[in-house]
Amino acid sequence: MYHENFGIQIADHQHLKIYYSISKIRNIGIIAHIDAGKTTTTERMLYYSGYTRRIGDVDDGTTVMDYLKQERERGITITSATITFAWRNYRINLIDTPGHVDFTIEVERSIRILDGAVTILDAVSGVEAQTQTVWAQANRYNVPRIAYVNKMDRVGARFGRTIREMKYKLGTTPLVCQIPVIQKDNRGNGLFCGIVDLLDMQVLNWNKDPKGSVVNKTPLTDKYPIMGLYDEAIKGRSSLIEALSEMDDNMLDLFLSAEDHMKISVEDAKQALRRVTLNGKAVPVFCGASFRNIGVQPLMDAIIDYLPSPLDRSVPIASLSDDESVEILPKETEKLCALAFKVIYDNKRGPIVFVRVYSGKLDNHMTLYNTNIHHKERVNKLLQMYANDAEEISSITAGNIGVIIGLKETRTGDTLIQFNDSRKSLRLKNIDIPAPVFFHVVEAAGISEEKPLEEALKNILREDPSLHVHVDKDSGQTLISGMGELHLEIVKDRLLNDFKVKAKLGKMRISYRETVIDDKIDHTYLYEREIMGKRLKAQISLTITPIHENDQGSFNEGGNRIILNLTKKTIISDELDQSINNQETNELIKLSIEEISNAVYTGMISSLYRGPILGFPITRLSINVHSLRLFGAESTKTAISTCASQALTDALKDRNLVLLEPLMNVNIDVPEEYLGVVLGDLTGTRRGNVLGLETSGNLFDNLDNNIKIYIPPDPIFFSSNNNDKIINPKKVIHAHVPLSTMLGYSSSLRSLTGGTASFDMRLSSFGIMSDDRAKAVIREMQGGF
Ligand SMILES: Nc1nc2c(ncn2[C@@H]2O[C@H](COP(=O)(O)OP(=O)(O)OP(=O)(O)O)[C@@H](O)[C@H]2O)c(=O)[nH]1
Repeated sequence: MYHENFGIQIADHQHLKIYYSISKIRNIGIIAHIDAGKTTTTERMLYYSGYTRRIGDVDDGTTVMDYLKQERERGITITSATITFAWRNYRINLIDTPGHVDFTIEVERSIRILDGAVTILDAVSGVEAQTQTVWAQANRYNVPRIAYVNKMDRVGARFGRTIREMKYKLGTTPLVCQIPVIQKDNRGNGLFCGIVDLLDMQVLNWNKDPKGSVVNKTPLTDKYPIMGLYDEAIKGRSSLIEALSEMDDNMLDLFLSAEDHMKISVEDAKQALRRVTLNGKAVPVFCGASFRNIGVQPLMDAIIDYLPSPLDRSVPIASLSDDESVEILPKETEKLCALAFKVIYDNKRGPIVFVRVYSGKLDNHMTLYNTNIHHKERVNKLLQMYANDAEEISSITAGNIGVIIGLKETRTGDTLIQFNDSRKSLRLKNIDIPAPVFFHVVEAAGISEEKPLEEALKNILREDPSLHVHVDKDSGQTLISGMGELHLEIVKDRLLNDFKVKAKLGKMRISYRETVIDDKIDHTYLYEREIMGKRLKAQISLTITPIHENDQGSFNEGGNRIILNLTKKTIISDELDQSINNQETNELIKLSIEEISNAVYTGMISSLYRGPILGFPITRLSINVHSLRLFGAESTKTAISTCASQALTDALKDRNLVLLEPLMNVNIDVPEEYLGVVLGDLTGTRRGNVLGLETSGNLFDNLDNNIKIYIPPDPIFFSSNNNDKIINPKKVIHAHVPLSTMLGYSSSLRSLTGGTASFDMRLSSFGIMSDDRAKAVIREMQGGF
């Protein structure tokens, strides 16, 4: 079949139609620093597995994986496209994840549904700031990993140094399973030309076919023409077996009886390596140059050999209520439980919902129940996705990933069960989404465009829960807020070009926050109004206290804590004398406690969206509603909700209000010679507060003798062409910096350091602004949004 969009030929998927038992499934993600080579490596995997008949090229924009238009234009991966292919009779469901700092939530969303991951590192730049962030995310979800050191063909590639950095910067135990074969070319430069597999002691090269389809294997002996290679490989294998013996009792027994590292069989070594990888004790490391078609097939073998099947993972726990949970067993015979981990709006097919089925079997045309929004949904079609190509299937079984067409309301992150299942509140754990820090005003170009804009925004929100859309009730303006500059730029592009909505977007601005710093505010508010001949009345009493910056407790919307102490006792009906017993009082209140609480909560939230200073969201308030007075039929849900909203606004009037600004946790990897200039810039106009400085260059003296890891030497001649900035160890700066001074930082850092530094940033907290800063922001905002 010829793929019209990208000129990519798609092979038949017949081999994937076979039934794969759950132990033969690998749900795998590729996580890495931007530009490490995820897409290039994936394209090779698809080619070698027979899925494509041509290798896609990132630089030409012909890759299967980066199928969204923006991705192809920008050459970066922004959406986790999933793709299924077979290798050695195993089914690999591969999820591509973005590498840009603006998409960390997207990464996290994919990581939670993975069983294992391949971390791709760039052999020249080693472990960078972003790799550390993604690594920490994978740690949070206990995802077993293997590592692939790519770009071994580049000048300045350092396999050994990258292994060291894995140990010290990522805090892991890297186990070297391959060493690179490097030959001197006639100009004395190092040429990466193959790999030694330390398990079976074979030399692998890819010389027979320019596309690298054929892997040549020759046994490594002491006669091998590259001096020292055999001895180095013996050293590598021995160290690997020793390290495995330290971590795995089974291997220790084998080693003690064999008494020779070289006598341990490949199969025994593989099994031990699998065990230590699955329990997170170590990370097997491989190397290659995907762009030169070197090293990809052994990496695919490693995915099968060392990464877990759904059966090898700990069973996910879903909650039924605040204090009741159930185990979701990975069995087809169990009741259905699936997670919608991604929703994409497709112009032709409508919303497509990617699901991971954790237990049971999801059949075509099944009626489902979405337990997050309490909505009945119907499956119209089930698909297996091959990047942008899809095939209809009849069911998705436990452990597998697939796509549902026909769901009307389901959003990214929702749990789906079968409609007739009684566990209507069953929910798989959702991820924590940080507060949005940028926003745009969006306006339809005319009245006729309002509906399409609303529809498009609704679909974009279903795709991406880290976006917020809010209509400001005073100005009537629609505000879209998100996590980063690029994040919102992509949304804008999607709105205008994919959804073809005619809309105007205002300047991108920072989303500041507002709060009060008074110790305690006690307030009672009576709401009384006549609307269209109908009287509305309710009264609320609340206490507001500020939440301290270091408070680690749980929060509701926007970093606030809303405590509703509404019971039969605290809800007072004004129609009765309070001495009458509660049973009778409650009968006079026509609404249930739950309906009343919801109305109060909704009212509070709407008021928290817009602070009194500049209309920014209010944060860091603990609001305790301790009583509510109702007035019979006049106290409708609307009356209660409006009363709650106005009570809060009224309570904050004329108080000690302050503006807060987003403070970012920034990590910068910078070569020592640029340290001064980067620090000067950071602490000067950017108002950064440096928290610490690490010397990653001390790696060479720092080896901890307790854990013996093997670090292959980096050949000296391999760097003859190299410049110092690559060899010099880097420093890592940790700082707190206001977001407002970090706009466009990537390009400033690039020009300050000649492109040798990298950085990563995440929201740390919202900090109180100085009076001068606050005045400047107020002046800037006076022109309106
Ligand atoms: N020399 C060399 N270049 C490579 C290799 N692998 C990838 N590249 C190049 O590195 C650049 C980035 O590769 P990608 O595959 O787009 O990297 P990525 O990690 O998918 O990047 P994002 O999607 O932006 O996160 C491209 O220009 C590739 O051609 C390699 O093995 N050797």
